[in-house]
Amino acid sequence: MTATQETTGPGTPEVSGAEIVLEDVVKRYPGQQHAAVDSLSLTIPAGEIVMFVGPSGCGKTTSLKMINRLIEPTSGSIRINGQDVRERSATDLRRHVGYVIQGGSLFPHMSVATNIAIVPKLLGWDDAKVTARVDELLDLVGLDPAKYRDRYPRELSGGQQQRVGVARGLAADPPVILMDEPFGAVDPITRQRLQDELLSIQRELRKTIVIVTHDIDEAIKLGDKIVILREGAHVAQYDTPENVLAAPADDFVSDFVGSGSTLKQLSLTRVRALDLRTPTTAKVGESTAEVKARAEANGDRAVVVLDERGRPLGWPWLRQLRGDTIVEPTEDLIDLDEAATLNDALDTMLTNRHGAAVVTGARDQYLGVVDFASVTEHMRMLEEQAGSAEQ
Ligand SMILES: Nc1ncnc2c1ncn2[C@@H]1O[C@H](COP(=O)(O)OP(=O)(O)OP(=O)(O)O)[C@@H](O)[C@H]1O
Repeated sequence: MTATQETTGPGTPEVSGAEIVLEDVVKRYPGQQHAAVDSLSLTIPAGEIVMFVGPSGCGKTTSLKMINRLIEPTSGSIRINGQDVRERSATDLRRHVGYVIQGGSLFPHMSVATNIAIVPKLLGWDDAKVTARVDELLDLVGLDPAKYRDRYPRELSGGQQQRVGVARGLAADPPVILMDEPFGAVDPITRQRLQDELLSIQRELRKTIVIVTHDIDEAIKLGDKIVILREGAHVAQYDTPENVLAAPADDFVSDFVGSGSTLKQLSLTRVRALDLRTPTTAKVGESTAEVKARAEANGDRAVVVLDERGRPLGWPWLRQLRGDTIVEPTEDLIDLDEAATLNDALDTMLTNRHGAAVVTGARDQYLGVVDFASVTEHMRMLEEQAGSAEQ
């Protein structure tokens, strides 16, 4: 049985990604004394997220762009699913490799739908198929198609533009997605949400995703594996986030990973690993009196309101429930994806009146609530484990 089959249980989607193999890849820019990328060899497994991190100028972007031939290597080979990228036509590469960059880099004079449809149109898909695909992707990245497909980039927030950028990268359903600092241009809360959404999308799609970032916390959070590069794209360490934190290969890596590694441990645990509380829920349109009675019987002072598709809309206190039936809450709910880290969970809880956060799974389905008590309990367990490991 292969590793891929082992992880493919019922309910786990098949890997749709492709393996990428870089072998002795060199890039020397004209006039450069040292090569920007000096003999990089690396295997990126199918269906995994691999993060490229390292100091500025170490060759991350150059390495990434050689995979889709935006930059031609000086020597060496790059193979996707066994086939050398130099043997592929430009159209073939576009179909197999999606590309997402900071800010989404949308064309300002094109609508959201036209931006997303660029590659499918180049590939000659018919109009009906393109339209269906655009709507499917908007839904996947959490934007209501009816509301957003005809908007222009300037009518979107930074986070929404980035979501459209991700949708565009996924448009032709490529097995490989390359992302260069994809979440660098947005505020921290939006960045956390976009990261969570990417993890949620990846649970469904299982692509091979290579991401360049300068942010080690982002690398720890998103990566199945992290490549830490030093100047000339020399690999300092290539391992899982757990191993990089627990056993940095050398001083360069430990300096790069930085202090506060106990706190970083909180980035290794996902919210889904905790026991979630399940407070009373209510559906829009239900009788307010019945919902209140149910909540009081459960000892709850607030209820999570869900829409008809089971997505959370708000978390009002009972005293805020007025009128005969439950209506859609007006306040924006900041929820957490189950793939969010405990670090993110703490951030979200600190800004929440309930001192807890609503957790969602695939396609924003409501799962329950995480609170301080469960995070503290988990931290206590980590400390106990660390203590017993030292004895
Ligand atoms: N077009 C170019 N011509 C000449 N030198 C270049 C070119 N592009 C990049 N370089 C040099 O190659 C080296 C690697 O650059 P690259 O952009 O790949 O690094 P990086 O790790 O992505 O950096 P950053 O994190 O700052 O974006 C740097 O020394 C850079 O100055």
